Amino acid sequence: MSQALYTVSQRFFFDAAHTLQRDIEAEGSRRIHGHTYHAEVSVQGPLNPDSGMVIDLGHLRVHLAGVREQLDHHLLDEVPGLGKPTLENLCAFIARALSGMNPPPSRVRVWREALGDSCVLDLPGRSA
Ligand SMILES: Nc1nc2c(c(=O)[nH]1)N=C([C@H](O)[C@H](O)COP(=O)(O)OP(=O)(O)OP(=O)(O)O)CN2
Ligand SMILES: [Zn+2]
Repeated sequence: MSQALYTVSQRFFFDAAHTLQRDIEAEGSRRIHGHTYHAEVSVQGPLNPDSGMVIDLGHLRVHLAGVREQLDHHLLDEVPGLGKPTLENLCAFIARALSGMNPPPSRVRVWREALGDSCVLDLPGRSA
């Protein structure tokens, strides 16, 4: 019988500024402006029988605090390695920043509550 896989997740938020070159709603997007971003990182794996956990959420929180530090109150256009400050690139940036975790993230979601927009990055095969 296949092993049961669990998915645990933790959220954080950050406030950041950006500009974006777009071919629609272009005027406001190209001026420096800010958003509150929310992010959720999921980790999938079997239960460790000793701990009864996939990963201790306390460890995940420590990793997320490190990523938040790189984004919160920053101008996203200037964050090294982020690229264009879109929801997609934020998902990829967070996934890369956490790729050394054991187990690594299986899913990263970034959204802006106020605008109702979101992006999900699924990382297949990233379970323990
Ligand atoms: N595929 C994507 N499409 C769009 C993204 C994205 O990240 N991925 N991002 C945007 C804009 O950033 C987003 O719509 C917000 O627009 P923005 O000009 O930044 O702000 P608004 O004026 O629309 O919102 P307020 O916060 O109310 O000022 C678009 N598409
Ligand atoms: Zn914006």
